[in-house]
Amino acid sequence: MGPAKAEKHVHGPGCKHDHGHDHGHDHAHDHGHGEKHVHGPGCSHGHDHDHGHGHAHAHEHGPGCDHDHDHGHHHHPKPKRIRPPGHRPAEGGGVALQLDLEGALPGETDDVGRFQKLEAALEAHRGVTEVHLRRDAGHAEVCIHYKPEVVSASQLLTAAQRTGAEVAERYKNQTWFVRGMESGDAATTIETGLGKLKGVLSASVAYASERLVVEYDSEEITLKDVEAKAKALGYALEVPMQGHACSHHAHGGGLGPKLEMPLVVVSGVLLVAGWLLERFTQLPALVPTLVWALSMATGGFFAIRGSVKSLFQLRIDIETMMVVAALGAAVLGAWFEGAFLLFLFGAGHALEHRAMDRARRSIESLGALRPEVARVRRGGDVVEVPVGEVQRGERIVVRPGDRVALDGIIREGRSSLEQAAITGESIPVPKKPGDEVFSGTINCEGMLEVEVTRLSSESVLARVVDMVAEAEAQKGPNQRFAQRLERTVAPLVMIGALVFPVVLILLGTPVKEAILRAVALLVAASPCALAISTPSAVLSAVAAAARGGVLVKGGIYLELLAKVNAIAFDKTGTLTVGRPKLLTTAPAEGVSREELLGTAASVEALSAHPLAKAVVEAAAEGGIHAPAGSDLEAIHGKGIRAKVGDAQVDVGNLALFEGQPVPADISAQVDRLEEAGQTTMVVRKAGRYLGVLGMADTLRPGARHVVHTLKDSGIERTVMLSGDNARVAKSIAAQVGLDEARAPLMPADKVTAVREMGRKGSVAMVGDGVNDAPALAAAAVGVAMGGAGSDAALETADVVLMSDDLSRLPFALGLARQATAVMQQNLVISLGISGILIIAAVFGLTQISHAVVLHEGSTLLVVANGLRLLAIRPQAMKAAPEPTVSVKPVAG
Ligand SMILES: Nc1ncnc2c1ncn2[C@@H]1O[C@H](COP(=O)(O)OP(=O)(O)OP(=O)(O)O)[C@@H](O)[C@H]1O
Ligand SMILES: [Zn+2]
Repeated sequence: MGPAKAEKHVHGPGCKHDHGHDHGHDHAHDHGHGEKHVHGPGCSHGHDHDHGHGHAHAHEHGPGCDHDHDHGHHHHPKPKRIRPPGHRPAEGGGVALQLDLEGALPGETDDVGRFQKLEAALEAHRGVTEVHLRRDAGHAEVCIHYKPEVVSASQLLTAAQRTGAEVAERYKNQTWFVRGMESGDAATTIETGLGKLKGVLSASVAYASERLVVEYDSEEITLKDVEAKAKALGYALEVPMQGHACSHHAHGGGLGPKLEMPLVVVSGVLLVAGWLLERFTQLPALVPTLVWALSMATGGFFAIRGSVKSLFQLRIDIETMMVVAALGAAVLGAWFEGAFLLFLFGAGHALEHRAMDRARRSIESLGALRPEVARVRRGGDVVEVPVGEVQRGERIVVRPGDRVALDGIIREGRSSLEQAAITGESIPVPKKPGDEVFSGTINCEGMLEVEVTRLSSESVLARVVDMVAEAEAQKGPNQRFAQRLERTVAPLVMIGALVFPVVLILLGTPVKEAILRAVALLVAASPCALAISTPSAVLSAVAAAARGGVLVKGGIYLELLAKVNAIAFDKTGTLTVGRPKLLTTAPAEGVSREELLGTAASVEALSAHPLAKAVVEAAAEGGIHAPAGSDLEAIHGKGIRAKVGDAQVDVGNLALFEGQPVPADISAQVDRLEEAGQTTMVVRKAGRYLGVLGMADTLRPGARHVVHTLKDSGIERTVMLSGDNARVAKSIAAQVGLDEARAPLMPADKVTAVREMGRKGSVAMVGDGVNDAPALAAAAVGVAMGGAGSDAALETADVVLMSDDLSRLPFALGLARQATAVMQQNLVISLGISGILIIAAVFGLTQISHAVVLHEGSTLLVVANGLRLLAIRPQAMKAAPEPTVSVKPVAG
């Protein structure tokens, strides 16, 4: 399967994009893809649908689903590609993404099967509403309709690649640090502004971690264009160093954060000075007024700068509202009030930025655990080299007590390593030659020589830090709600503040009082607290999770995980250790043990399945010669087939031999072993049944306790989905205390099972990310274990338990629930206080100064409430002693 290979098929610079015309006015949806549809009843596409049905949402954004290909067909050879929607969909609407495919091998006729596989995988993906497929001469296309709030284009591309589809390299995503965001509504401004650019698939801002993630079509738009647009909006973008959560000059560059506090202090001093001058001296009123004006200028420095910026773009944001309010007060002679407002606004924001910095630093500190230099063996010497310059394949030396500088494999030496940086576990893990070590972990005992396998920027730790820093950009329902509300609130408040005093004056209120009330209203209703209410919670929660060894890839997964009431578990590698051992060799009449095991091992040596390893190991241990096999064919969920010499060998469960007469003694043996809880493999060579092998895996220590804890915490349904035989599955499910076991399931059945469970509740699927990626993608939340050791787990899942420790699952769940609760509390606090203040302001029951204090107070309160989550740690799980062997051996 070739995501890697795929890149070679990408069209080069010479390849002109023939869909460049404005898709927007051209959705001639009449190519009648109805007749070419391969998908099932869910498809509502007629032949000349005018977008009135299933497609309707796609055409809210119209061009996204441009099914008119006539203009493109003369253009060959055609590259594989996914065509992006021509412009942004409306919020909550769907988006369509189009994947143009040409046969992997020109002239290959098996396309239909390949497409069906692709289509099945995509349709099973959460967030995908519809997939349709059509083929023309030499060119086929898949149109994917999806909900951008549930799944991102990149995730769909990854899912497509997993089926062997070749996805063009032109679709990329890029992350930047955003500089110049003074308040949370900047996120909305940037997202809307960039989202309008042609070629931008999605633009998402993580306000708290100051990041912007853009998915874009590199043929339609360049990074420079995006940067230029952001600049036009008033924000500077900066490409981050990998593995760093903070901007390299976040704490020094420009007029930013460094100046914030000093200016606020100056403003406060001037504010008090003005008051003292007015109160206790006989100086003309002009003097304190001037002092207060200066106080306004200093305290409101950033606000004024921001509002001038937005004024030029005819935008209204929080800063504008505050500055207008302050000026309004000043104009009426209430200089003290005006200065007090801007001083508190400045102070509130400076404090907010400081507090959020704490959360950012706690992510940054993970990355900071990576040493800056490595001791590299070069020639006969060991030299210190900056980690960025060390290449793959070089050998580094790690002394006891040192942190490992780069990811690699131990070539010499034994030791134990404390891997808390990655897995959150402080107990050292023993390691020997051949084992993997990670940058950032501590070598506790012996001297190690490590072969570097990843560049510093690609290390697991660097990737985790990046993913955590970007997590906030994948927004969940609460995050979206806050943002949407805030986007509508600001303009409404402005209008209200204009209309309100006019009404008051018409009703006979004195002009001055009317305006002061309007100012109070402006302050009361500006959505500062709302804007920071969810970012503070999400950033803190993902940071706390990361420190506990759980990578949460998006704020949305916190919210989804909090809602989960059913969990599906994969068996092998999840509930069991994933290292089955051969327990029984049952040769048929007249067959030797050597022949049975040797034949099986010849074939299994070609397979990477855990069961295969057990067979190969057992043969090697028994000193059994296994001639090399060839021409491996894996039959998913059933077994494998290969050639040994000239003979065809089949190894697998009974399903592999379905429809063929299996000798009675073989099936009796299978029965007997399964009865004893073993996984069986029938071996047949050149049509002759050689016998049966029985093997068993070990339960994961603590699995039972974890399942119990999950149930206690309110998970209503726990189900095992297994490819193994029903008896083994049931036995293991019973041992760990699951409600149900479903087996034997083919990989596609696991997806169906997850979807079915999803109709009754909200499902998390827990697996290893290797064989069960489609099931993980189908669940509301896909959780993979063992992220540190497996790229598949790290890349495919939504939530990754970095260690192989199931007990992190209840931790993740608990954290997600708390984070969601905090988000909701914050929404209530921010909306509640705003609401009360608005009413008070309308009825003239509050002074400006009180409104300002409460307003800034509520902002700081939601920030503090969010930061509480930073302190959550995984509970030390008492690993209760449990039976670890799940089967009784059976005499061969
Ligand atoms: N390499 C193989 N050799 C022999 N049998 C195999 C092989 N691969 C799969 N099988 C058979 O197919 C069954 C299902 O395999 P599959 O990979 O779908 O599930 P699994 O990963 O073993 O178990 P689970 O789904 O519970 O994690 C196995 O139990 C085995 O009987
Ligand atoms: Zn369509």
